Amino acid sequence: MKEVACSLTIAGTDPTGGAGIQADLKTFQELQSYGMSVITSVVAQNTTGVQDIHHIPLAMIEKQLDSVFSDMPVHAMKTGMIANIDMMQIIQKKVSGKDIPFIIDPVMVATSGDALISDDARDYLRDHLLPLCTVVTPNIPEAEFLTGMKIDTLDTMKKAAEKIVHEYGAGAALVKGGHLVGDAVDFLYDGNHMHEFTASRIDTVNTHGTGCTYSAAITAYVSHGLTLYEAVEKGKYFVTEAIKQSFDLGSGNGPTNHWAVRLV
Ligand SMILES: Nc1ncnc2c1ncn2[C@@H]1O[C@H](COP(=O)(O)OP(=O)(O)O)[C@@H](O)[C@H]1O
Ligand SMILES: Cc1ncc(COP(=O)(O)OP(=O)(O)O)c(N)n1
Repeated sequence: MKEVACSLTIAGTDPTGGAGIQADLKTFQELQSYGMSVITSVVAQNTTGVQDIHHIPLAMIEKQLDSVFSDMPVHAMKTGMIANIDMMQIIQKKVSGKDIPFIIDPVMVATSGDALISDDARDYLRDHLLPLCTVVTPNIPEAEFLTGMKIDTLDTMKKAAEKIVHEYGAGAALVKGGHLVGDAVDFLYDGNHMHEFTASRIDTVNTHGTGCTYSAAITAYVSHGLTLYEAVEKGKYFVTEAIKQSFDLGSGNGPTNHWAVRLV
């Protein structure tokens, strides 16, 4: 029997395939990790914004989680859009105590500016889910919310990463600099060491789903047994190439290209 690495995403959808569950599954597939998904919300969205959101009933989210965990191996898991506290509590209950690397992409707002989770859910995520995770991957606005800090320099990014680990109990924090100007610099702080990952900024509007793709790539690499540092290093390369070779699809922020890199 063939051994296979398995990754799970718990997130919302994007019918245009650029972000959310669809981006996660494409990334898992490209990185040869068997992809599984639990859907939290069905989102009508495209490259221009969010048109509507339908939340999956709580009992159905719980049943999907049970379907996966009762039957399938999960070598790494990630969350994306979790719209409200009730959903977070179910996920918290189901992932607590599991010895599975857990990547949180603390999705709050889409590139278009549309809110994807409620205000009180943002607090709940910080206070109750962060202590469970192996790593959390905020962009600048998400890191600003989590820490209450103004983040506009590389130095404040590093301070935010330290605060997320030491004050909120995340296993590690990857603060992403896509929303700053200049090079695309991310910092990974694991409680002891600060690591920097830098790529040249690509001049494109096609950045829809970059955070989903990056966190899914990290999840897939971790499912293969790579260390967090190795997974972030390779994930950064994967997302950079996916942006570099992105598609001019739609009339807004186009999607990244998940075929851009094929390596494990
Ligand atoms: N224009 C760009 N050129 C190169 N890398 C980018 C660009 N925009 C974002 N990135 C990188 O893509 C990843 C996703 O970051 P970011 O855009 O900050 O997150 P999110 O998609 O969650 O808002 C990070 O590694 C970031 O540095
Ligand atoms: C269902 C869903 N989840 C997450 C996002 C946001 O994705 P992200 O990768 O942060 O990309 P941007 O939309 O910020 O470019 C989403 N839009 N939909």
